[in-house]
Amino acid sequence: MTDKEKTFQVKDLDLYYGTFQALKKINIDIYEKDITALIGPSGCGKSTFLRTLNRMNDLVEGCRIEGSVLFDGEDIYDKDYDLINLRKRAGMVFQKPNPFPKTIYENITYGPKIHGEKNKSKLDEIVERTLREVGLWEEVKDRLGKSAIGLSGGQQQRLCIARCLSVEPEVILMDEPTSALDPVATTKIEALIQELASKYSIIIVTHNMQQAARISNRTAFFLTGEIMEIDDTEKIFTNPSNSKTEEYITGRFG
Ligand SMILES: Nc1ncnc2c1ncn2[C@@H]1O[C@H](COP(=O)(O)OP(=O)(O)OP(=O)(O)O)[C@@H](O)[C@H]1O
Repeated sequence: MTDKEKTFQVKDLDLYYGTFQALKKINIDIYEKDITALIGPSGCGKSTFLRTLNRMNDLVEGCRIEGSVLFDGEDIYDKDYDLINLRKRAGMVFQKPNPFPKTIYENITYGPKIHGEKNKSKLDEIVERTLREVGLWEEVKDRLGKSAIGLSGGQQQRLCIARCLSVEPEVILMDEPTSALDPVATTKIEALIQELASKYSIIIVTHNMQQAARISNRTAFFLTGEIMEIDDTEKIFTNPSNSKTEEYITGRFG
């Protein structure tokens, strides 16, 4: 059990792409400053679920949901909910590092500028703070005016995390953030994720069960659009309650 605050409370969430139901009666609470891993075989709805938490699915034509997603107690699917603020509070990091084809400095200041920050010394501060937070400052402080595309894959992903942090989110949604990276870059990002969990709630989709076991403290196992089991990560990987979870984590399918 945990005495942490609930960041998200998802209740009876169904999601349809046209007539296809991709999520079925999802019920899950996500706690502040936890690292929650979403695992399960390909196509079971992990990314779809992640995207419901900052309404990225709104961009998909024919996508509709039923049920509710409460963020800090407020339903984000309410028609009056402030979407721009939602995307600021719940930032996203994708599978493939996707820096803008702009300078390192501009990548980080893009979000704060959109949210109205114009003061150059404030922007400088944000750049240094976030690059330090992701452990990239020493590596790039002399080339802030150079293109972000010149960075290595692992550096690009850390830059994308810094870009996400630049608008001071509360939650970071990560969709397989290391799957395009080599083992060394992966290790660095995993360590970074664990550090970030002291300040942010993190929800991470991963295909890599060792990764889920290494870095998360709660794990949800998805199968064909349903959550089969959610529990402390240690319990899921040592003594799962559901036989399907056991079959999956022992590699019998997926
Ligand atoms: N935009 C879309 N339109 C229609 N169907 C979609 C769309 N996006 C996903 N789906 C379908 O919804 C189901 C869940 O997909 P989703 O990408 O969420 O699964 P996943 O568990 O994240 O898979 P993977 O691990 O392979 O990334 C799949 O059957 C997929 O084909």
